[in-house]
Amino acid sequence: MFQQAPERDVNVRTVTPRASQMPAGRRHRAAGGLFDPKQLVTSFPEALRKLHPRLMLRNPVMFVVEVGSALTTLSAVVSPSVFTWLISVWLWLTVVFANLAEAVAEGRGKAQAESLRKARTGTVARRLLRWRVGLEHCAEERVPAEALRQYDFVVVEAGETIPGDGDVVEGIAAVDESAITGESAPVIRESGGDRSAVTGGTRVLSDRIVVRITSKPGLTFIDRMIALVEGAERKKTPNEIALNLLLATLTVVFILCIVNLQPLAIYAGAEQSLTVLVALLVALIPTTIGALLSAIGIAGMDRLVQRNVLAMSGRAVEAAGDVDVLLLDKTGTITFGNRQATRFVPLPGVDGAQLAEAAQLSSLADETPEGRSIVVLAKRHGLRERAEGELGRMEFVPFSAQTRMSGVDLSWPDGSPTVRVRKGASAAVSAWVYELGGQVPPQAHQAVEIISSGGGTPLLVAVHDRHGARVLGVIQLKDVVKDGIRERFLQLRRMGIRTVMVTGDNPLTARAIADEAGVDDFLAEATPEDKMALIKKEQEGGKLVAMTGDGTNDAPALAQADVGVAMNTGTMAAKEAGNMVDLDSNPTKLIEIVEIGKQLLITRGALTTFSIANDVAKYFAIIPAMFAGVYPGLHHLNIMGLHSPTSAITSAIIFNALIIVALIPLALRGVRYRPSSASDLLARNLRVFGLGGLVLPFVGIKLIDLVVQFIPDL
Ligand SMILES: Nc1ncnc2c1ncn2[C@@H]1O[C@H](COP(=O)(O)OP(=O)(O)OP(=O)(O)O)[C@@H](O)[C@H]1O
Ligand SMILES: [K+]
Ligand SMILES: [Mg+2]
Repeated sequence: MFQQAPERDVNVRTVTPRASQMPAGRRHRAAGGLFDPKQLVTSFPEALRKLHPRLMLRNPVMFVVEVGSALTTLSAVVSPSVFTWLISVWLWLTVVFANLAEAVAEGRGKAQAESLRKARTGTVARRLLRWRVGLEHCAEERVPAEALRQYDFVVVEAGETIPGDGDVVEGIAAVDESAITGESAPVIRESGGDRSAVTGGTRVLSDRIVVRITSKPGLTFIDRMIALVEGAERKKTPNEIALNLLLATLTVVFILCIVNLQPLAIYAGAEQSLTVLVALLVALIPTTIGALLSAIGIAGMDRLVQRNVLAMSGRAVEAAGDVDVLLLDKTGTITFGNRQATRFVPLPGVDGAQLAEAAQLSSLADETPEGRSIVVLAKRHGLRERAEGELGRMEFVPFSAQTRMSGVDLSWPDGSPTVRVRKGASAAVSAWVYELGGQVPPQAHQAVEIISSGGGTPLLVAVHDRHGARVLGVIQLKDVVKDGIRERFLQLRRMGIRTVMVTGDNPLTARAIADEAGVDDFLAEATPEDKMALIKKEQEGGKLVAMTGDGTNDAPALAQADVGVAMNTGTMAAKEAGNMVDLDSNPTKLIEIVEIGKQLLITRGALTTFSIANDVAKYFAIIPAMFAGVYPGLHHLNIMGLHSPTSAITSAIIFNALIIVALIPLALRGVRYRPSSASDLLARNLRVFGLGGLVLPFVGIKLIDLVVQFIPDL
C-alpha cells in the first residue's frame, strides 16, 4: 500500500481539479431541455393507456372530464346529432391531451433510463472470501453482480466494472463514472477519506481497489436513478396535494352550480341537454392547470437531472425554490478535499527527524488522505518503513470527527512503559497533553497560528512516554479552494441566500478559507451534532435550510436540512442521508437547484392563474348561448358575435382542449426565471398570465367559431 503512495500523489493532483471543475449541464442527456413536437406523437399511445379510470382518479379534475365524455358519448349514441358527437370527441381529446402532457414529461427520462440499464447488466463480481485490512492475498470467487449482498467485499482492478455500490476500503483508483455522470474525465476514489464512495456500473481505469458493498440487491444507485428518471417513484408533494385539493373543491362547487342550474332553466322554459350541461361544466372547471400540474412537477425533476442533480423527492425541489440559508462543509466542498501534508515544523529543541518519525508512527494505520500524505512526507525525510513487531505491539487509535485526533500506542512484551503518539487538531491534542500533566509551549501556538491564518490545517504532534507528555511539533496540511467559487457565492447573495461554512477545522483556518471563498459566515470546530444543531436553530426561526456536504460527519446535517445535497464524490453515508446528489460534486450547483425550484413554483403559480382567468372568458361564450332563446337580452353578452348557440359551445370546448396542448411546451420548459423580488415576480405574472388568460379565449374562441360555423347543422 505504501509503495503506491507517491504515484497516487501525482494522480490526485492531475485528475481531481479537472473532475471538480466540470461545467454543469452539458452532455448526452437524451431530450435535452428543448421540447420536440415529435414527442407529442411518440407519447400518444401512452396517453391513451392513461385513460384507465383507475389512473385518472389521481387527477380529480380530469376524471370529471372523462366521466363527462362518457356521458355525452352515451347521449350521442342514443340520440345522435352533429353537435353531440362533436362535443363528445373534443371532450375525449381534452382528457387525452392532459394525459399527453404527463406522458411527454415522463417520456423524456425513458431514453436516459435505457442507457443507465445498459450500465447495470452483466457484470461479474470478484468477491473476496475473508478480507481484512492489510491482508495481501485473499481467496476470491466469481459471482454475478446481482448476487452481491451488503457487507460483501469485492476486488476491482483496472479495466473492470465495479459490480455494486460501496465504499473503497483499500487502495486508490482512477474511476470512469461517465455511465452515470456523462463526464469522461476520470475521478479519484480512495479509501479512508470523504472520497470513498463508488457506484456500481462505473469502471476502474487504473490500480486496484477493494470495495465494501453497501447497497441491497435491486436497490443500487443506478436502480434508483432509473426509477427516478422514469418518474416511477414520483410522489405528489404537499404543495401539489394542496393545489389538487383546491382544484377538486372548485370542481365540486361547479358541479353543484350546474346541477342547480337545470331546475332554474326548466322554470325559465329553457331546459338544457345533458351535452350542454357537461360542456358548461368542463368549460368552468380548471382543466388547464388540472391537465398540466403533474407535467410541471416531472419536468422540474427532469431539468435537475439534465444538470446532473438527482432529486430523491419533489418536495426538496420545491423547498429549494424558497431556501434562505445555505450551509457548506469546508473540506471537499469548498476546497478540493485533498488535504496533503506539506511541512513538518519541529518545536525548538526537537530534532526534525524525531518529529517526522512520530508523525509517521501515528499515521501508519491512518487510512484518511491526510494520514497517508503524512506517511509520504515522512518518507521524503528519509524515514524507512518498518516491519510490524519491530516497534513492539502497535495499537492504533483511528481518527474520528468527535475526538479530532488519531495515533498509536506502542507496548513491549518486556513490560517497559507504553509510548503513546497522537496527532490532531491543536485544541484536541493540547487538551490531551494537559490531561496527562504536560505543557504546550507558546511556540507551538505560534506555529499553529501561522499555518492556520494561511488557510492551512495544523496538526499538533505529541508523545507520552516515561518523560511525560510533550508536544514535538506541528504538521502543516494544505488544501486548495475550488476555482471560481467567490463569484458564485456573490450570485447566491444576490438571490437573497446567506452562505455559512461549517467545518471541523479550527477558527483561524476557517476564517482564512471563509475569506478566500467569500462566504457570509462560518462555524468552526463543529462536530456532526453542531452542524445539525445549527440547521435546527435556523429552521426554528422559520428559515428553509440547504446543506451541501460530502463526509460521513455531514450525514446527520444532510438528513436534517430541507434541501440536503450530497457530493457524488462523498461517502455513501452522506449520499444516503441527503435528498439530492450532485453527480458533478460542485458545491455551487445549489444556484441552479434554487433557480429550478423557483422556476417550478413560478410556473405552477402562473399556469394556475392562467387557467382560472381563462375559464372566466368562457362564460361569455356559453351562458348567452344557453339562454339566447328565452332571454334575448342576453344577446348583449355575446360580445364575440358567435355564429350560433351550438357553434359557440363547440368553439369554447375546442379552445379549452387546444390550450392544453399549446401550453405543454411552457409547462415542460418552465416560465423563465430572472432574479428579482417576489412581489415584482407576482406582479409580472398577474399581468402576463392573468390578463393574458382573460383575453386569449375571446380571440381563440372567435377564430375557432369562424371555422366551425361552416359545419352543417351547427
Ligand atoms: N487523519 C487525521 N488525524 C488526526 N487529525 C485529523 C485527521 N484528519 C483531520 N484531523 C483534524 O480534525 C479536524 C476535524 O476534521 P473533520 O474531518 O471533522 O472536519 P474537516 O474535514 O476539517 O471539516 P469539514 O467538516 O469542512 O469537512 C481537522 O480540522 C484536523 O485538525
Ligand atoms: K376549463
Ligand atoms: Mg469533511
